[in-house]
Amino acid sequence: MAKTTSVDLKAPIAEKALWHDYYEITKPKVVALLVLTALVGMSLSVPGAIPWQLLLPAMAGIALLSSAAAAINHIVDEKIDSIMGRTHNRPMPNGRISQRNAIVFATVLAVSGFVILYYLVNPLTACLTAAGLVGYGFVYTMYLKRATPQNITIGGLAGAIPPLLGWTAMTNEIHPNALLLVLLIFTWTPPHFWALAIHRKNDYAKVNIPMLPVTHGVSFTKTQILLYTVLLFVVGLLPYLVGMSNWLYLIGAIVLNLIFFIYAWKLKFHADANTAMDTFKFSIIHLMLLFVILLLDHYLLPVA
Ligand code: HEM
Ligand SMILES: CC(C)=CCC/C(C)=C/CC/C(C)=C/COP(=O)(O)OP(=O)(O)O
Repeated sequence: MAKTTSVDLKAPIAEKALWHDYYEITKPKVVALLVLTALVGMSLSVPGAIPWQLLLPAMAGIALLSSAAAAINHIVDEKIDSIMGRTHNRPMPNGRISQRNAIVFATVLAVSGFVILYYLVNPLTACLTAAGLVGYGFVYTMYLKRATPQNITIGGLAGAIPPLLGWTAMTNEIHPNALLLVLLIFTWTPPHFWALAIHRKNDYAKVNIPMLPVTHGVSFTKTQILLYTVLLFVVGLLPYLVGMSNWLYLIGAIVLNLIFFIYAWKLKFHADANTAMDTFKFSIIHLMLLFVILLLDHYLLPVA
């Protein structure tokens, strides 16, 4: 008798794709947060108001290339997405968007984003953003994700780069303060993702993706999450210590990073069934608030 799996039971529906399906493969909420971090990079790079002639094309170009990268991730991962519980209903595994249409869609987004940045912003920002797309869409998704449990530690660089993109969009130079903002997101990414990976460990094991909880166990991953929140606490002090931000940011960073640490502590030592997902959800609110506070601090309390 033929072996039946849950995947066989979920045959592709092959309905006509709606605009919402195309929207979904751009990972809109992730892109929204990425663009917010880019906006903060733009704001902190110049003392006064951001010139809208640069602001609008920079935001549009970064959003388009990030969306293209997300669509490439959906194209490359169609097979494993069809097997994992969290992702099996996505538009590609479900047959609502074909590989060909998704490739055309991603190409249109990527080319238009690159052209906007190249001609209306500057070539440096266009090339760095394209590097972000290659880093996430190809290096992380095609190679790192399948190759090493440190996949997201290294691949996280692509997702961390938007504040630098915002900064270079305004100034056309790579400033150390912009790299500090990149470091902030780079350090935040492992606890963000590993909390979800703990919750979805069986999904990743099923498709042979070597995520840390699968290869090194849940207990080890929880220790790593806790240690990264300590590292994040220290990195979070740097914008104040180098004189980039003021006391409002300092207080916000200390409070948010302390709460993140408490979530990680609970996850390590007193977890219940919801703690991993609660930590993951908090990580998103944490990063959003941290960057909003950076913005408020910059405009309300300009550093002398
Ligand atoms: C390599 C680095 C990263 C990995 C592996 C990662 C992984 C993930 C995963 C697996 C999800 C769940 C998606 C879903 O439920 O379909 C997620 C959600 C999310 N991530 Fe990340 N992430 C990374 C970096 C980032 C960065 C840099 C940001 C923003 C600055 C970000 C923002 C978000 C947001 C906003 C969500 C919620 C999306 C939603 O609810 O639709 N992530 N992340
Ligand atoms: C600046 C630029 C152009 C960069 C692109 C950055 C970008 C879109 C980062 C997204 C990071 C992310 C959600 C990774 C999850 O991928 P996954 O495959 O591990 O998760 P999944 O299983 O939910 O698809």
